[in-house]
Amino acid sequence: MGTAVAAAVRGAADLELVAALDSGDDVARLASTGAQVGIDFTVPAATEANVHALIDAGLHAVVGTTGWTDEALERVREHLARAPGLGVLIAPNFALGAVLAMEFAARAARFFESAEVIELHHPDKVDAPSGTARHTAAAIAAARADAGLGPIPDATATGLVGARGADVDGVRVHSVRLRGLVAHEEILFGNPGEQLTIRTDSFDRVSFLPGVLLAVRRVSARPGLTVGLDQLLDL
Ligand SMILES: NC(=O)C1=CN([C@@H]2O[C@H](COP(=O)(O)OP(=O)(O)OC[C@H]3O[C@@H](n4cnc5c(N)ncnc54)[C@H](OP(=O)(O)O)[C@@H]3O)[C@@H](O)[C@H]2O)C=CC1
Ligand SMILES: O=C(O)C1=N[C@H](C(=O)O)C[C@H](O)C1
Repeated sequence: MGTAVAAAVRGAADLELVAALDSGDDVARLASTGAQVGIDFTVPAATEANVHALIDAGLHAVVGTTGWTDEALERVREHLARAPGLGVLIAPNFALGAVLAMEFAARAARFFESAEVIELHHPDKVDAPSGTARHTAAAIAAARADAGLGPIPDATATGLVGARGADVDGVRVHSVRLRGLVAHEEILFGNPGEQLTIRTDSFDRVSFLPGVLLAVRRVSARPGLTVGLDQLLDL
């Protein structure tokens, strides 16, 4: 993603790529480059430290790296409260189709008794489930709670560990890793006698780039922490 994003910034007439950092490079040196926005696509173990270093260097930040916990997001919020005017946008997915799928899933959730999420990715991905699937499942769970729905029915009492996937706020999430895939997600909703399937497919990493560039252009106008590209779209 770093290579693809750097090329997209270089190709945008209104943006300038002033630096490209790799692991081991010092984020603090960005303070003297004239950079206004830092973009982070790294690894879950590095992203939070990178964001704090970007804020300390006086830059806005756009982050696509996954693995963010509520506690880590809160630490960024607190840091930004001491850096007035700076904005950080963290999005689990910058592809329009994925953003819409998450939105549609959150809207559909209250109408269905059952919901499960299946995410499918390339086998080089280091985290599971995907950030997008976590975000999707959490939004489904929140919508169900708001609507007063109880637990999702599941009579499973015996079997192999892992067979029912991960539990994200009571919603089961299944991760597939398959050579040839890029990034895909299916959200299944069930009621007696019917099913709704919402599916999004990123066949190529170009799908993420317009969303990243949109965030780079808008982040300085949104001081504080913004989570999700949907916050920039008129959904
Ligand atoms: N939000 C979105 O739309 C999208 C999010 N992602 C997420 O973005 C992240 C990156 O994905 P992807 O590019 O496929 O992963 P890759 O594994 O291909 O790339 C990660 C890169 O980060 C580098 N890196 C590791 N630590 C640091 C550090 N401290 N500072 C700078 N660079 C570092 C690695 O370098 P080295 O190899 O030298 O360690 C590597 O080049 C993942 O979390 C992924 O889930 C991906 C696609 C879209
Ligand atoms: O690692 C990836 O490739 C992707 N990561 C993000 C995620 O974990 O949700 C976004 C997209 O699915 C691609």
